[in-house]
Amino acid sequence: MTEPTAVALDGATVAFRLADGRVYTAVEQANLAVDHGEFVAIVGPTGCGKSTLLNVTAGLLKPAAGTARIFDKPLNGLNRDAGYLFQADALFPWKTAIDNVAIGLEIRGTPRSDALARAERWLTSVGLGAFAGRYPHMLSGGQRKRVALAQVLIRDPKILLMDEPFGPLDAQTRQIMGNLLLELWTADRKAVLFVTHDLEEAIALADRVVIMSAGPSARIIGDWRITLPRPRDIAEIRMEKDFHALHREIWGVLKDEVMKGYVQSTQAGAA
Ligand SMILES: Nc1ncnc2c1ncn2[C@@H]1O[C@H](COP(=O)(O)OP(=O)(O)OP(=O)(O)O)[C@@H](O)[C@H]1O
Repeated sequence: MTEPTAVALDGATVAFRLADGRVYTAVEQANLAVDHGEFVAIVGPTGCGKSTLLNVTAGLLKPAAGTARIFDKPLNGLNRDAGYLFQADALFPWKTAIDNVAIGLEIRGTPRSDALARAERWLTSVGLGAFAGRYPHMLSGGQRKRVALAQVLIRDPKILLMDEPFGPLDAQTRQIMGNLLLELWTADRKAVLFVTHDLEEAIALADRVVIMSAGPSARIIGDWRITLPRPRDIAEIRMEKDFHALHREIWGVLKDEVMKGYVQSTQAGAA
């Protein structure tokens, strides 16, 4: 039996009512499917609606038109199958690394001793076994990201929604985090929807790269299958000829939208 599609957006249109009463259509008629175990990256110009699409998938926003289905069921309210990793840290500053990871289970009612034992294993998986007792302010940006990743993965979501998760990190740490993510994903394939403005990162990580046009009324204007072999090292794969060919082809479509998005984001009256 084939697995149902993890995420299916069908004609999803998302509009916001602005303070002055106008309606701003951010995303129009988006069709997007993510299969079970598939890694899909969304790339698009600034402000085009990437986070908006992710928020629809998370159940945080309801489309004005169209549908969102998760494993073949209409999404009503929060998407309980999904774990969400944002650009900003979502760690509790007053909790240690291990407590920050364990909390994901404790709020579901897992006894504290079990939650702590599993949190310890997850901290080890993300390379932070020796840092369990540190508070977030005692960790580097990259280490905090690792804790945040463990905090999400310990709940074993079937879908991972990632919104520029490595955005604030330096280039080397981003690559290390990308490889860690691929390693964890390979061990237990979840459906991943990964938002980034970085086309290279998208190609290096994903099975498919989806391109959005500039807003308003942003649309999905391209969908590329990335057939680069796995396992991948995301620093080394960027040196491959096939990587460059894909990059050139996708960038050919993306670059005009990036310029339009930039102009749009600087105009008065834009949302
Ligand atoms: N709650 C809201 N009310 C009004 N407009 C909004 C709201 N949320 C988002 N928008 C607008 O919708 C558009 C899409 O925003 P979104 O955050 O999804 O873009 P993005 O592609 O993720 O941007 P970035 O790459 O800069 O993070 C933007 O023009 C934004 O200003």
